[in-house]
Amino acid sequence: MNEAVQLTHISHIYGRHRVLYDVSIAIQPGIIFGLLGPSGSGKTTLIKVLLGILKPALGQSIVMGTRMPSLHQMKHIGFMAQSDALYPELTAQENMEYFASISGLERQSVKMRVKSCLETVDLTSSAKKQVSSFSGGMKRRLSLAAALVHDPDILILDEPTVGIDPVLRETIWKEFHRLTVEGKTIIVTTHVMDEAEKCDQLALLREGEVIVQGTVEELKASIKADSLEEVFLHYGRVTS
Ligand SMILES: Nc1ncnc2c1ncn2[C@@H]1O[C@H](COP(=O)(O)OP(=O)(O)OP(=O)(O)O)[C@@H](O)[C@H]1O
Repeated sequence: MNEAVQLTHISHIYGRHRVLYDVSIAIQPGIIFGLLGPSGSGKTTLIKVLLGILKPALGQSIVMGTRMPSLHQMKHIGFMAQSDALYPELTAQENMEYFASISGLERQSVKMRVKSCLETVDLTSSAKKQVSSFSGGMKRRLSLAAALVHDPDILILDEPTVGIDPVLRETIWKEFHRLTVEGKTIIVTTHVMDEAEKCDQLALLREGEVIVQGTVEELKASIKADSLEEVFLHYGRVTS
């Protein structure tokens, strides 16, 4: 078994509300895996279980052979949550240096990694500005740079490009593809169809269940659809 991530029979409830039901997903290394699903379908909850932040009622999450939660394994994971966890009183550069230091990155690599990740998200010219003066999109980009700074093997991104303009979004996706060529694994949640199209593999969640998994082409072929949007609408409607 050399999956980057293996989620096995995950179920979870909040109070009486069933949020995840018997979710099993295996993610191979070196691909972009998309978790697609309408709002409230359980994507963020599944990410939290994957990371070991949330203990599921049933099932387990194994990341690179280690059962989560594992502090050691977290060093090899970059995580960008839906809400930005930045220090507004610090500059972008200071935020990056802080995240680099807590991620265990070697001191001599910090400067180079901070510079390169700020370049990736087009924030070099704002590196010395206080984050409190940033727009929503700039904060999102900085959060992405912070998730990348320690050069993680697995990158988990919860709606990474919300609030980011189409041109920069394209650049960021190119960077994701470059990272997979290096052997990194990227897991993104999205409900943006043109982003889902760029994923190597997808799982479609609805009301906490995986409805269908496969490549974009496999998903389209499953219902003879021309577009992923049709697939999304079809499976969103179907009740089993
Ligand atoms: N801490 C919590 N306590 C109770 N219910 C919760 C909690 N967190 C999430 N939920 C509920 O669990 C369900 C799944 O939420 P989750 O955030 O995982 O969905 P999502 O697919 O990520 O949605 P979105 O695309 O809007 O971010 C929702 O009905 C949500 O209201």
